[in-house]
Amino acid sequence: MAIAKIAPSMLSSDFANLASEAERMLRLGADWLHMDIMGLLFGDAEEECLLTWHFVPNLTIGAPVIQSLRKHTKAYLDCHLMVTNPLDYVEPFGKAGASGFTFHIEVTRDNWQELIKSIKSKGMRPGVSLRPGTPVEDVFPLVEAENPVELVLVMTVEPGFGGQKFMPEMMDKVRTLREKYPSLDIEVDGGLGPSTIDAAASAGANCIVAGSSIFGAADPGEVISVLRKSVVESQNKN
Ligand SMILES: O=C(CO)[C@H](O)[C@H](O)COP(=O)(O)O
Repeated sequence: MAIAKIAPSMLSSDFANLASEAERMLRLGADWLHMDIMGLLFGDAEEECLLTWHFVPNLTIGAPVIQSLRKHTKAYLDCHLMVTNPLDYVEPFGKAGASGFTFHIEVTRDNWQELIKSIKSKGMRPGVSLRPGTPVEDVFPLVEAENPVELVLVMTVEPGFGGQKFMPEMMDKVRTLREKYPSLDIEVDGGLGPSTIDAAASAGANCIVAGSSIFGAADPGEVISVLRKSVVESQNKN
């Protein structure tokens, strides 16, 4: 069975106090720390993303920040790279101390095999993510490969910003993945919190990324525990 992992999205933390925010989340029960690595610009259309050499309309953090944070924590740093050229970042993120390296299928159609190999060679766990408009079938070959990804991240908002509305229609992708791959780590990201977790957990997600619902709560530890309880209870039912 895939183990429940609750991963606060550090995108919603106070970046000026990243180390203490990380320590606070771990103390409150977080399993992983989710790090959103965003390149520049945008484009709904994949062609536009490639032409402009950017992936989402925001800029966040890079390998130097991961390296700094690594000096303060031994935690699993679950890095989600929203960039158009992930291969360029494998070496720097490996050196910086990233634990997981999740790239996007939309920009790696031609080189995912090389990418997975390279991620593993740097001691990181490879994952693949898909935007809401990308069919789930696109990631099957990466899970079934001889050298496979170990996590699939189903985006439940259009990547780029925290605080957006959860897209319940993405749960069909999660259900399909869970039926096909019983022990795969299936992660969901975007709009997760106490009011949406049951949908994700019952569909079969076991890794839960949540930013604003945790950092914006009066009692973030209680939110972490509600998220975990929902995943564990759903798993026990099945
Ligand atoms: O990847 C992301 C945005 O691209 C964030 O991790 C995600 O949106 C989490 O934030 P929130 O829980 O506030 O929706």
